[in-house]
Amino acid sequence: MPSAPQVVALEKEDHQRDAEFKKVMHGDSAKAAGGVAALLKKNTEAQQIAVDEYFKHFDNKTAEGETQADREARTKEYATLTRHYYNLATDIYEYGWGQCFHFCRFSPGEPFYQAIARHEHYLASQIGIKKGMKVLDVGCGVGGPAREIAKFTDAHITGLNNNDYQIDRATHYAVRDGLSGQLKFVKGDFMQMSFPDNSFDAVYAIEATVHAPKLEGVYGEIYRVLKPGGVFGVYEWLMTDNYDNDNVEHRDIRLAIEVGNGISNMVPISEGLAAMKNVGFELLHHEDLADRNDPMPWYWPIAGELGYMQSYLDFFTVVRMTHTARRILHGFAGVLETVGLAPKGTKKTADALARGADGLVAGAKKNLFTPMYLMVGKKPLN
Ligand SMILES: CC(C)=CCC[C@@H](C)[C@H]1CC[C@H]2C3=C(CC[C@]12C)[C@@]1(C)CC[C@H](O)C[C@@H]1CC3
Repeated sequence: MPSAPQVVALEKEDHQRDAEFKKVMHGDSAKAAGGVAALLKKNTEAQQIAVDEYFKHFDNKTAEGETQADREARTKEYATLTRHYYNLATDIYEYGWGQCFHFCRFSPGEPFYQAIARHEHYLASQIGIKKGMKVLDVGCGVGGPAREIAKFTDAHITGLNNNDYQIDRATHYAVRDGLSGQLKFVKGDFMQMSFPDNSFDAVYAIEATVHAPKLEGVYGEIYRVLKPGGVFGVYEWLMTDNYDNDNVEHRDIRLAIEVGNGISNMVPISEGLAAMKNVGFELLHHEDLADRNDPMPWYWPIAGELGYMQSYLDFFTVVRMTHTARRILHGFAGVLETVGLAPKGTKKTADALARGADGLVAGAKKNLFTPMYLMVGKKPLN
């Protein structure tokens, strides 16, 4: 792997600037019924800023020509990069995948959304979330997993998120589902949390901490805000030990995953494990859940392998992820942009997501990448 920066400077937070940007770009689209309805209500000029800010890190960059300086420029602006990625991608995610922004394992006979929920229940049970506990969800997206885990455990969950639009969307859904008493969503950078030391009984992160410029930074903050004796569980995106950074094909796959998924610096499993230990966690369990030899691979929906469908209703969810549907829909997005009905950059974002999806599938098939490296760590009592 390219050597990760030893010390990462934190980006200066400006919540007022971000709230104002959100207001201009997204207006009141957070209250729209679905991803497509929300997508068509953006402010074009603001969206162009988000497109420029995000893609300046990736346009004209190739795996062959990648330099340490490129990666450092990305990690230096980790928070802006991730915030704008989600300004652009959130509605497309909701349209194409739903409100739980993560992968999962699949079991025979299990419909898509049931498998997604089971993956969340599994993590909740691994870290022992119980009724009345105060729990932190790090990088909560639009709150899909927090809503499910709140219902499953009766715990109180705080979702932390760096993207104001996702917070509005999460709050909107919590109110809709009558869960406002159990859920709250807070704006902030997970590398510099505003919570006091020792304030949560348990913490979880589902495929979110990969956006950190350095895992030790975010895990260190999680350790600080967790009560002594409390447990942290994470599904981490990591490159496996088979990844060879001297191999251009491997680098190309890694870069496709990074550009398509708003990632500044993806690292290998060894670095994830070292980060957990270095910040002080007692590692209770770690395992690559993608390695369980399940009858259906985790990536089948984004590979468009419809033969793995377990319910006819899943067809309507998964068909839009096939290459043909993506081509048609992304082409249509281009037409809508040209006639001014969709904001500029919609097609470019959707195409980057599709490139990312192809990278994820290639990475998985070559056993170079996992989106579900489970690590469970305990903060010692003293
Ligand atoms: C970015 C991180 C850390 C996690 C998100 C995981 C997944 C929810 C996304 C990863 C790739 C995404 C794609 C889509 C939806 C959300 C993901 C599966 C689409 C299927 C949305 C519809 C577009 O037309 C194609 C996208 C491909 C990638």
